[in-house]
Amino acid sequence: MPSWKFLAMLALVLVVVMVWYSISREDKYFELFYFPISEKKEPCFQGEAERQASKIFGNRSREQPIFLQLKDYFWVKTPSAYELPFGTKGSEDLLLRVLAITSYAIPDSIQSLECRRCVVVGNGHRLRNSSLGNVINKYDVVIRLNNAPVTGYEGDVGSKTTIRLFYPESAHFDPKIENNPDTLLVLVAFKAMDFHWIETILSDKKRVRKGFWKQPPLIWDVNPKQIRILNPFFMEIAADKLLSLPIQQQARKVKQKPTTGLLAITLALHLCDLVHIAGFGYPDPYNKKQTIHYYEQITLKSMASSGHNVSQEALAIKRMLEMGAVKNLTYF
Ligand SMILES: CC(=O)N[C@H]1[C@H]([C@H](O)[C@H](O)CO)O[C@](OP(=O)(O)OC[C@H]2O[C@@H](n3ccc(N)nc3=O)[C@H](O)[C@@H]2O)(C(=O)O)C[C@@H]1O
Ligand SMILES: CC(=O)N[C@@H]1[C@@H](O)[C@H](O[C@@H]2O[C@H](CO)[C@H](O)[C@H](O)[C@H]2O)[C@@H](CO)O[C@H]1O
Repeated sequence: MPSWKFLAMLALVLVVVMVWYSISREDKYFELFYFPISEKKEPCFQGEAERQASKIFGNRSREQPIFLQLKDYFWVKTPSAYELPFGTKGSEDLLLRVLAITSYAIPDSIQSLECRRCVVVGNGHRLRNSSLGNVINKYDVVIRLNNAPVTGYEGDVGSKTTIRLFYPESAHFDPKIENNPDTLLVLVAFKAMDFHWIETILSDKKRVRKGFWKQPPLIWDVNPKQIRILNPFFMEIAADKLLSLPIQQQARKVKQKPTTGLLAITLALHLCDLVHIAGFGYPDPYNKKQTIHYYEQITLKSMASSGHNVSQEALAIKRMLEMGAVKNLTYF
């Protein structure tokens, strides 16, 4: 047999094997970062998320309250190593005034659950036309972010909101729209002014307009019982353990910080027993026209001065998906 024929056969076999291998690899890759929705409820194991969280964040987080409590700033002055957004150093007096008029309790509806199934809904464009609404509504705890809407998008993102993380500049002007009557509105404080803002709103004191990068609401019709203050410890560990950001040097001028979504995943791993995510993932940086949200037409350019490293965050999320700490309802 002429050797060229043999070589051609060999090459063909090789190509077939290579194509098959790459397809099967891709499948595996896809399976890992995309989690097809099943009709059955995912089995929930008590303490599972906490076990996973301790592998990533260490055991120090076990003693930390999810929300800040008055007793830790009134009777004792809990010391903090860092300033906002990673700690409360220097903002204690303002914080004390806010804690005196808000609550820190985890609601009975969450507390009484045998196993807490949570989903963190990111604001990403991947939710558009996902038809995940019914799936999202079935979780015990649905965590949403900033001013992301549900009205008009129920089919893709659901309508249940158990917890919403926000800061003054990201607060929806009407907190009654896009939330449920019992939604917990959880303030993520980045600067002392954020505490001052919520205090003036809740106590109807004179509003301060300066000190924000975008005008926050001046009138905000909300029940103080729904407000919680997120423990900045979660921002610290998200920055340190997920992104390896230098927290100490950052004090005063914060350059790099986790996105609110990454913070919410960190929180969920401490609050829940099972954590799923949806709507996470930014376009590639060269994809300048791709819109980033499921609800508005803006691109990555809008985030230029945000102080987020989205490629580093993608690696952190991939790591959590690979180790099985979280599962993804959309692709990644
Ligand atoms: C201009 C600007 O500052 N944009 C920031 C906006 C803005 O302040 C609010 O939307 C309020 O209008 O907020 C941010 O984020 P944003 O509100 O866009 O999105 C919430 C979280 O969803 C995840 N996300 C979003 C889009 C996308 N394509 N992929 C994603 O994974 C991210 O984890 C993100 O945190 C924020 O708070 O983190 C981060 C953005 O940088
Ligand atoms: C020093 C200062 O105010 N910087 C502002 C950033 O905090 C802000 O980023 C935004 O800050 C928020 C906290 O206030 C969140 O971290 C959000 O994810 C992030 O995008 C950008 C937005 O375009 O504007 C700068 O002037």
